[in-house]
Amino acid sequence: MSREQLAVERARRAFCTGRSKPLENRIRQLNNLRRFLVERQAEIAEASKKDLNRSEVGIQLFETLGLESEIQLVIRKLKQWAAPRPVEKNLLTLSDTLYIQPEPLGVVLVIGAWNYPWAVTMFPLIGAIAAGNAAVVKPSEVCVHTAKVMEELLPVYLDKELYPVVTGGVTETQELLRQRFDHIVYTGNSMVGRIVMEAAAKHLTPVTLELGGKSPCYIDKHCDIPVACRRVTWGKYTNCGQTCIAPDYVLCEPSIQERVIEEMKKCIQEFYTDDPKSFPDYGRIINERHFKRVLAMTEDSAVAVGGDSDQTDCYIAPTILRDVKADSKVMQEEIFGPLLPIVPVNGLGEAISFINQREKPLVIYVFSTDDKLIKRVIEETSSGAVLANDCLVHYSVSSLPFGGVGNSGMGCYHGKFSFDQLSHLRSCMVKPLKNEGLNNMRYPPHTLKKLGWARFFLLKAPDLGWMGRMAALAVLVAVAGFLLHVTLWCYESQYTCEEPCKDPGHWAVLFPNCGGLRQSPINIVTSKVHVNTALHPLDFKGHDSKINITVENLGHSVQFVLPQSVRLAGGALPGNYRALQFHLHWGAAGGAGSEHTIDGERFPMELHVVHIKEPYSSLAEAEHDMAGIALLSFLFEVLFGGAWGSITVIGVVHNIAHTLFSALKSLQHFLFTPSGSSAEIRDFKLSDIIPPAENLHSYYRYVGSMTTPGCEQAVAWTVFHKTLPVSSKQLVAISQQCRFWNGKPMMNIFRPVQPLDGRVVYWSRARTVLPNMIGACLCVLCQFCVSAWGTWGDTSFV
Ligand SMILES: NC(=O)c1ccc[n+]([C@@H]2O[C@H](COP(=O)([O-])OP(=O)(O)OC[C@H]3O[C@@H](n4cnc5c(N)ncnc54)[C@H](O)[C@@H]3O)[C@@H](O)[C@H]2O)c1
Ligand SMILES: CCCCCCCCCC=O
Repeated sequence: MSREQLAVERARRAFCTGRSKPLENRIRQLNNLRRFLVERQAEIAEASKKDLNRSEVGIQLFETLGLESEIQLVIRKLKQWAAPRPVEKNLLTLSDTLYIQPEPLGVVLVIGAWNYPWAVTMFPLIGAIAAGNAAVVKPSEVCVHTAKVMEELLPVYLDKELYPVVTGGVTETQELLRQRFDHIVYTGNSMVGRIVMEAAAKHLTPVTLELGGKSPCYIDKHCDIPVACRRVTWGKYTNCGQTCIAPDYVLCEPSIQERVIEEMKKCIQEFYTDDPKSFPDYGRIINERHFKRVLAMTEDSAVAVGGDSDQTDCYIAPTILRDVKADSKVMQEEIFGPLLPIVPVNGLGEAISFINQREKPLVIYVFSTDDKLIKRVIEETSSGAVLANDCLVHYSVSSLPFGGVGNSGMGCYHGKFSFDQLSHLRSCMVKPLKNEGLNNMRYPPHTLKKLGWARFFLLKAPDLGWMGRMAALAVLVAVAGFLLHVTLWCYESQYTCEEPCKDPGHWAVLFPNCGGLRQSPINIVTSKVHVNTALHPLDFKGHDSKINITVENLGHSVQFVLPQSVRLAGGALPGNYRALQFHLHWGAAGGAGSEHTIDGERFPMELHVVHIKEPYSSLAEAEHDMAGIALLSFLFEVLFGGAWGSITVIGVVHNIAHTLFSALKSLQHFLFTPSGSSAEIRDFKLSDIIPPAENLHSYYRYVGSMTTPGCEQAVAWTVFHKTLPVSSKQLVAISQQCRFWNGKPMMNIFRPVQPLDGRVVYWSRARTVLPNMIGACLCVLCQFCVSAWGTWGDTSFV
């Protein structure tokens, strides 16, 4: 087994232990890498001096500082990046859980180039560690001393099995490329890029190729030419022009060429003195082969500045070439050396077509004070990046993806882009097993009607612009509600042959809970109730406060949405509850319409106040707790001649808000109809319709379910003995004024009573106080559990 094979196998085995995955482990390794960069600065600098003639300050400025800052950023953001990412839902996925879960890919191979040996290997390594991968690092053999520091010292700081360094040249790299990786990040020239991609294809391994090419720089005549030239000079001659994103050549109008040359000449003197050769911050060509290659490029062009060279020292002076032709040698390949050709063009149009006739560059530079001109360059060209009015610095912006396009590379990295590039962004969709009816449109037989619905769901919503989507959201939610709850389930009174739907006898087909053994409503047989002295009066909170409530017509019922401030406790309920909404059930034309019946008697109307246990924030959450929902039920009785205003009942004055009634009037239509779909009642007090708790000590308690689909069996029911008054006139009006989703009068909106199935109904009549509240809860709930749930001790279930 070769050394390379061994390193990869070890890394794979280490990855399979799972130790690269915990976030704290990733952060520990990243901190160690940061420590390495700081503590081993001397060794890093010494190697860079030997390999690249770079000063200690230079190596920090251009490489290690950026790495430290990248590590800092990753450590700060990792938890956020690695967390599940919720995604947008549409009407079809409203009730699903949708998110993206980034997961590690496996073992990553990082192949580095020599010109910025630390940056091009460590940036991808940071990304690989952050994403939870193992990584094999292969530094460039050209920087022999740097590669040695990496090989010897990195294992002192990092997990050496997860992140081995493999040194060597072409042979070793090719042996590595024969191994199976889960991602390869290669930095170097395009020719080798093709070799890497070919090798990766054998294992279907994805690649990130960070290549090079000729990055053009357009200098507009309407710009601050001295500043532009200063920045271009810095970008070009840094690292002796051996920078992947160095401005390769300048395009400008002939009228400013001489000025540009003069300004750049001044900058060269300012940066590197009259004698760059002996100036410590001016670099050398990496080797003799490249020295000869670069020098040969000057042969058929006119030297305007510089031009000196010394083969023994691989020195080529900062050089500017004037009036360079498109077919000259220097314009045939990436220069990667200190030559700056100036190619005269007649304006921006010509510059753009010059750029577009060539391979897509890693970056396009443009210098101008004209924003429109800059925008035109961005719009009419393509490149890995565009940087206006500066050079190189976009590399250090971690919020921008760094990478090429076409011949300059594929994929990108830096900051979160590295994390994403080296993660698998896994789609996660968790659907509930309920709401099966919504799927009907995709099941055979395939009918035109089903196609119509599919068309609506898939095509109509995406047609809307952002604003339109927001404005239509309420309508869309209602449509979803309509499809989920109306077309799929309905009351008997809604069923027609034209609009078939599942009536209460068939709810269980779509909503299995509805066929469960603890369903509501029930008939309460008063002679069979068990008196339970632990059932103390409830404790209402916020019932006296003025609140604003929204009334909504949901198409099969009308609901009044309550604010969080309305709360409920006591009454032997196992916790504190907050109100969600209240709604009414009624009959037809003043006839009977309550859901619960007492000794077989159906009442004209029933009010349900729905509460969920704290800290749940929705019914969906609460339904998994066996007592997650508390429902208060008030039965109505017709008081002949009484107005729905102030009525005296058993000594208590109830101001049964006529505002409630007016709201219902204004709410004739289902939400789907834009007008009249919802209304607000301001300054409403629940105590206007519900008597104070101390007058409600007589009630029935049993465990049951919601009375509409999905019939969640998580309800502690409290059915009050005391009735509320309603006038017969109002009863008639209410069923005529509120409309089902299909426009028909909303009547008989109650579910038939359900079998008791062995459950016990308790009555609070006798009020002997138990020693404490816990005792009370235990007493009542234990009886519930023994008789019905059999799961005492659970706090939630699925
Ligand atoms: N886009 C970027 O981020 C970026 C950064 C730095 C350099 N570059 C580009 O890289 C180029 C300079 O680098 P280079 O290519 O001279 O670096 P290089 O010679 O160091 O080669 C890069 C890597 O490829 C390996 N390699 C070389 N020949 C190989 C072969 N035949 N088979 C397999 N592996 C092989 C080397 O071992 C090395 O690790 C320039 O074009 C420059 O623009 C791009
Ligand atoms: C502050 C500017 C930093 C520039 C570093 C450039 C590194 C480029 C890597 C490719 O060669």
